[in-house]
Amino acid sequence: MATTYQHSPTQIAMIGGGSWATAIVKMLCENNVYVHWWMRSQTDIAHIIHYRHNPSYLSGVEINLEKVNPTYDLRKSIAEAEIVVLAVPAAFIADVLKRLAIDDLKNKVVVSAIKGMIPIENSLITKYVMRKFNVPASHLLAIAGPCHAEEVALEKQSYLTIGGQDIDKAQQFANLLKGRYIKASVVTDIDGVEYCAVMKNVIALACGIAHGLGYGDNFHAVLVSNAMQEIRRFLDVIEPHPRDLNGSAYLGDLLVTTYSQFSRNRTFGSMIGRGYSVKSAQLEMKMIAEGYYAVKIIYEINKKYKVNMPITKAVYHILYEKALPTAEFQLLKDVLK
Ligand SMILES: NC(=O)C1=CN([C@@H]2O[C@H](COP(=O)(O)OP(=O)(O)OC[C@H]3O[C@@H](n4cnc5c(N)ncnc54)[C@H](OP(=O)(O)O)[C@@H]3O)[C@@H](O)[C@H]2O)C=CC1
Ligand SMILES: O=C(CO)COP(=O)(O)O
Repeated sequence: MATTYQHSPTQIAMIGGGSWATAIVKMLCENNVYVHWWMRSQTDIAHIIHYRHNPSYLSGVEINLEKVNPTYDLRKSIAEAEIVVLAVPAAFIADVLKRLAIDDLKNKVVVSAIKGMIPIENSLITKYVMRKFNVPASHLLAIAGPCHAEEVALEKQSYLTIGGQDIDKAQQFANLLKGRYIKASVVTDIDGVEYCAVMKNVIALACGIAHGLGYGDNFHAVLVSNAMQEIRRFLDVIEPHPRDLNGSAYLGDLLVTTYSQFSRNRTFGSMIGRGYSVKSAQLEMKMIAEGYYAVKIIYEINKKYKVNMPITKAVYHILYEKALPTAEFQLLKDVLK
């Protein structure tokens, strides 16, 4: 039976056609929204319109075409929307946004679903949008929390956290995601949740490398607990804010990404630990492991702050300086407690 709503649907532009975009479209469509869904692949758009499934990502999810308009017209999708959700991997989002004029994002609420940073500029996504498009802080939100797209597709109970300085706007967006198997809460610490989401990907790479090298669960647990301290040290210097790092948007996301079979970053790291080159791991994976780009950015930012970050340093050396994983983990073993 079709659901009827008292109010007209919230118009949303979803920018990106990957797994996370597909999962968010699914969550949104279970509420009173209409999604203008931009993706770069015209073949995928045609497939969705014909078969109601994204052929490339989470192809089991049925797309409700009464509530979704798949489109290749980026500016039109945004023009029709009140809220714009960015879900293109960080390394490519600047290229997509380049096609927009400053006015295209005027008065829009912009939500980053991206767990990565803009390379070269070494910038958080929302900070980048603020700088390039003059979007005020009150109109910027970030989606955080331990939530793999694959489990959303399977409708497994999941939790999201929406970060935003304007807590009312964060709450309104959280309400659009909530549903039978989705709970969503809000925090004002938008920069903290964005940084933490970036850093946990680097740690998941480290855990994957350790797994690939043959280290076991005992080592993994020590690596993750040391990682939490590494994240805390970095955030306390770069983005001080009263925050509870034990919350699910911080520790929870670190745990799921380092342990889950679905984690791209852990999988990528595991291939590196097993001896794949970066190039061959990327080819094999097909999906994007944000931690690969993020580790370089965090490493570069930290040249200024000089926070003690042995895990990040080890991953950087392995991925960018061709250091041997065995040798780097030999050194790391001695500094972990
Ligand atoms: N997957 C998840 O469970 C979660 C992901 N995220 C975050 O969501 C963001 C998107 O990741 P996710 O959806 O998983 O990615 P996927 O690996 O599932 O999909 C990659 C997407 O990026 C596009 N893409 C690849 N190369 C380029 C390029 N050069 N220019 C423009 N677009 C490109 C792909 O398009 P095409 O198919 O045409 O190649 C595809 O739409 C990431 O920041 C990730 O960390 C956050 C939480 C959960
Ligand atoms: O952020 C995620 C889950 O919360 C997804 O992590 P991966 O990109 O490693 O799969």
